[in-house]
Amino acid sequence: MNAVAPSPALHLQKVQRRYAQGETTLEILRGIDLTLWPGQSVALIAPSGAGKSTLLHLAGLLERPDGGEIYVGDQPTAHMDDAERTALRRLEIGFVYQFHHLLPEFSATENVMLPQMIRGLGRAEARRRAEELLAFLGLGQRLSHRPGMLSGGEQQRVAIARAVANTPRVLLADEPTGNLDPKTADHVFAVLTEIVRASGLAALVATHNLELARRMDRRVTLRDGLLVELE
Ligand SMILES: Nc1ncnc2c1ncn2[C@@H]1O[C@H](COP(=O)(O)OP(=O)(O)OP(=O)(O)O)[C@@H](O)[C@H]1O
Repeated sequence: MNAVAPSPALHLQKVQRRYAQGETTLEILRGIDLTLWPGQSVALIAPSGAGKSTLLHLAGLLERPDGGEIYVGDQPTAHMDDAERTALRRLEIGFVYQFHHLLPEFSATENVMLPQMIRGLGRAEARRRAEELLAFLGLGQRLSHRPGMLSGGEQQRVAIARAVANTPRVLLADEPTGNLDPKTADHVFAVLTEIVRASGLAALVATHNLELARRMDRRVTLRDGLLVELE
């Protein structure tokens, strides 16, 4: 009997993005090919303005490409309308940003419960899962703290818990440790890679931190609008 080949978690095929600027057109992405496999962490390292955020927005179905196709799991997305893209994003994609964007009036646990309840999970089950996840991330003693009562590193760990609360297939992170001191960045990063391995999701992380990038499974860059694998 043949084993079924696993699907990539995310597959970008010849993805293009351009922006009109006055008379001219800025060709930011000229045909990106990228495959992320489940359980794999990939660092995206490129100079400012190269198109890292653009690539993450496209991969997260927040923007539409001007050409090419984006598969989430084995689902092509180019033909989808906005409602279908939103539904797929909620189910399959988690985001972590440089600034945590947690809701200040809610506790750590509630911040992690919310996306699960939006998805339709009951309150008790959402709470149970949020507490379990926060404990896994070393925040078992901080469950009822509001973001303002947490350190920067703790806030970012809550943001990671929120991003993975719905067990997405793909985690997209834009400079997740860019706002943290080196030691805290190191810790948050370790937690991030641990959860990628433990949960089998695939992570694409834009970072300027080469030391942290070296600890990920792969490193890629953007060169002249194309994606290039680094050693
Ligand atoms: N909506 C837009 N309209 C016009 N140009 C845009 C738009 N969004 C991005 N750009 C341009 O596209 C290029 C890539 O932007 P992007 O934000 O993806 O870069 P980046 O690699 O994430 O940079 P940084 O590391 O500084 O965040 C930049 O030159 C930017 O000015």
